[in-house]
Amino acid sequence: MTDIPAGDIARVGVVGCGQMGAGIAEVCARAGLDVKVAETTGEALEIGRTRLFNSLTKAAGRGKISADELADTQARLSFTTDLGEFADRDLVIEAVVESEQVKTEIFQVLDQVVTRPDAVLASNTSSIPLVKLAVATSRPDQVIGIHFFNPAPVQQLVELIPALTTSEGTLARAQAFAEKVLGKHAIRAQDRSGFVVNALLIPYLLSAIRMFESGIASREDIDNGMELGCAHPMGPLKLSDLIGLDTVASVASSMYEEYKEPLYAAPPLLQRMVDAGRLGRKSGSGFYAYA
Ligand SMILES: CC(=O)CC(=O)SCCNC(=O)CCNC(=O)[C@H](O)C(C)(C)COP(=O)(O)OP(=O)(O)OC[C@H]1O[C@@H](n2cnc3c(N)ncnc32)[C@H](O)[C@@H]1OP(=O)(O)O
Ligand SMILES: NC(=O)C1=CN([C@@H]2O[C@H](COP(=O)(O)OP(=O)(O)OC[C@H]3O[C@@H](n4cnc5c(N)ncnc54)[C@H](OP(=O)(O)O)[C@@H]3O)[C@@H](O)[C@H]2O)C=CC1
Repeated sequence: MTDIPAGDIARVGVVGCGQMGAGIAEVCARAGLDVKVAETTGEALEIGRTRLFNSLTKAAGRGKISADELADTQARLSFTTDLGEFADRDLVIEAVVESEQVKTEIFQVLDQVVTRPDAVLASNTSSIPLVKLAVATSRPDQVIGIHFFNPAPVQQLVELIPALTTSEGTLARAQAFAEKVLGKHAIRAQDRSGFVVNALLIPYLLSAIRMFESGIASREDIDNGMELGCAHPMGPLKLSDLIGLDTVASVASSMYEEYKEPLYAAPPLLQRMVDAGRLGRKSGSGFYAYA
């Protein structure tokens, strides 16, 4: 693959400032990039900005960045509710809710507003086929999956997912961005729902939920089993709560739609918890309660 200098991406836009959007914006700003973050409403923007700035302040408190770096990083971040302000972005990373319809609409808007002819339009989707987002734009060769892991400032991995339409040049620029600019480890996957990591992880999380639902073991014993028996940093029910049960359910649904394999079918308990608003850490309760 051609070695394209990473320096050609200086201005980044992030759509959505939930847990992943905020984390991705933090990683990009800490890497020295000019980052603009968009949310749908002023209220959501304020919540997202607070989440991001709290994380940066925590990083400074733990000595990961100096006081000067904290101030510089904050100064590189700007916030808007108007995607029209993304006109000059070299790269936009979409990180909104895991819904094909919502993401498609956002890609259609980005296609209209981003004026740089060589801009890369990326999605952080966990499971939605990239080609569907690519063909919603007039530049399907410039659309790619750049998939970060939660928490984005901590996890080293990024998956790169070119759609059938994505050009080699776009893939090369995304790879240079992930590795050289952000210092992440990039792996590549074909555009199949779940890519590499979620194709392996989601059936495991769903199995744990089925095991809990069937009463084979308590939630603590399931989680302790994998933490203490296999040295996982978190057991599967805690991890599902971290990801967000709505996201786990949506990812499972995309994967089931793609493969029609029972191992991707969401257990009834998962959907009931989502319907009840028990989404995990972000809503204050899931398999566990959070203060
Ligand atoms: C669904 C998808 O599409 C794909 C996915 O992302 S799947 C989910 C992938 N993620 C995982 O599997 C997470 C597994 N869990 C872990 O890695 C760890 O439990 C964890 C990093 C979340 C927390 O680690 P921990 O040791 O229990 O807690 P803690 O001591 O507070 O944190 C460890 C470090 O991470 C940092 N950290 C934790 N959460 C953080 C966050 N949200 N943002 C930034 N930094 C964070 C802490 O500051 C700490 O850093 P130092 O050691 O340098 O001080
Ligand atoms: N959670 C995880 O562990 C990981 C998630 N991902 C992927 O990242 C993406 C975001 O997930 P995550 O950050 O966890 O989710 P969150 O629920 O934390 O955030 C979702 C974001 O989407 C926005 N949003 C919701 N509905 C709409 C809409 N109709 N139009 C525009 N924006 C909307 C929300 O804004 P508002 O607050 O205004 O509703 C919020 O900013 C998903 O595609 C997910 O699959 C990828 C890797 C890991």
